[in-house]
Amino acid sequence: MSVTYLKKAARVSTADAGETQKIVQNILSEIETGGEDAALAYAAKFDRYEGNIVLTRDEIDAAASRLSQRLKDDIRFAHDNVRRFAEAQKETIRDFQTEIQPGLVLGQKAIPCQAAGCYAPGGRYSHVASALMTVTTAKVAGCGHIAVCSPPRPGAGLNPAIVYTADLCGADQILALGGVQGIAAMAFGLFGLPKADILVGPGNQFVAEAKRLLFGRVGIDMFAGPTDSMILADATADPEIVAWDLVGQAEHGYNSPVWLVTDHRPLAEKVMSRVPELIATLPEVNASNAADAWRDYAEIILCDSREEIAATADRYAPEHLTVQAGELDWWLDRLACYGSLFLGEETTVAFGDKASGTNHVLPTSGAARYTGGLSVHKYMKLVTWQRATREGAKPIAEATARISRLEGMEGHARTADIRLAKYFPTETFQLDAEVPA
Ligand SMILES: NC(=O)C1=CN([C@@H]2O[C@H](COP(=O)(O)OP(=O)(O)OC[C@H]3O[C@@H](n4cnc5c(N)ncnc54)[C@H](O)[C@@H]3O)[C@@H](O)[C@H]2O)C=CC1
Ligand SMILES: O=C(O)[C@@H](O)CS(=O)(=O)O
Ligand SMILES: [Zn+2]
Repeated sequence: MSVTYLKKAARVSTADAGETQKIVQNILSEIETGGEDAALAYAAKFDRYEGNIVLTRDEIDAAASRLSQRLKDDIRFAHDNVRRFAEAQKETIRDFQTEIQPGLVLGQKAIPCQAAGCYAPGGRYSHVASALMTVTTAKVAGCGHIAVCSPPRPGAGLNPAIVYTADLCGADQILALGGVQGIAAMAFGLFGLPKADILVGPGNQFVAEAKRLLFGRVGIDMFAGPTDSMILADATADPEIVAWDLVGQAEHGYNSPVWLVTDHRPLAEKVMSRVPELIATLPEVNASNAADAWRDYAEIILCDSREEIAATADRYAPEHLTVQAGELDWWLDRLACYGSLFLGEETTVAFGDKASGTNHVLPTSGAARYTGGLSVHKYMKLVTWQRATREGAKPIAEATARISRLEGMEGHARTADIRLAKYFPTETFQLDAEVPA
């Protein structure tokens, strides 16, 4: 088994994580102390925006009136798919109760978080689809209040399509506030928002770090930072489509890695020479993002076998994983670490990003080793409950008293003792700890 890098990344996307952490911690502290004024100062500094923050109903309606009917129809089409997939997901979580032993009933209940804070990025591109993904899932989950923050454009405010989408999907409040200041406003409850119970949504390294630092005080969906994408391809793959699919995701930003893993050297070489040509055909900003990402972060990896390709994919744990190879069921069965999987040439990451219905808020930077992407489940607290009859409580109380004493937790033991004494006054129990030899 051998893995050959035909192209190796000069940088890894976590390289400046320490510096980002310092910057973000500082901004969060200032906003926590300085409140709305500090948040407004950062909006002016980073986004050159001094307009209204919380959109009024008139502003929301005015945004909708600026969109064409075709765009609204497209957003509604995508919303319908995302909503129906989220509803199907919700069906997979159920409340239940079970009599685990006679007289002792245990249960599980799924309770939605009350206040959800959704972030829709908007620095480089206007991520309309992120508003769709975050707000729709929060609504289906049943969150009581849904806030959306997104960065305003200098002097112009929010992109009207983001406003229309957030409103359509069920947002209660929409704020023209981006970056760390937007995340802070939702977490700390500024501008009339309730303090968020959970913060969700993707964003650049500053947004992702702000969520990470706030985690604990508030729930988060996951670390969803700069996008990364991997394609697994064999000799059956179409090099032109593989090349476009890499370029399509590299345009996200200068720090968005794309990786090709293949066992077919001619495909690798063809793709490697074709990508720069395709990047050159993009509009200027997109081309510049993709060219930087390709130069610094992209890799092309040659493997000996499909098993080795799959093992490489699991090691990287990419956010998006595409397979353009034979026997798609083998790959579906074998692959274990990815945010979302795209099987076959007939689908592609952009479909999932915008309209097919799976969520596009996904784990990045290897977080797919331990979590999936945004789903209804992320907003739901799976809590448990129990109830017992006196007879049902008896063996539990005996075991509890003895285990607690063994641990040295006498107070715990007494809460069991007192029940046994009250419910079974004529019986004697052996409740001493048996200290291990
Ligand atoms: N993982 C996922 O599921 C997804 C990830 N993404 C990622 O989201 C990101 C979007 O990034 P952007 O376009 O930048 O939009 P963004 O909305 O995440 O960030 C823009 C904000 O960054 C802040 N900012 C800019 N420079 C700063 C600095 N030097 N210090 C502190 N704050 C600063 C500003 O406040 C601005 O409002 C991309 O990296 C993209 O790959 C996008 C969609 C889905
Ligand atoms: O990381 C992602 O999921 C993004 O690719 C989604 S989007 O293309 O920015 O909508
Ligand atoms: Zn994308």
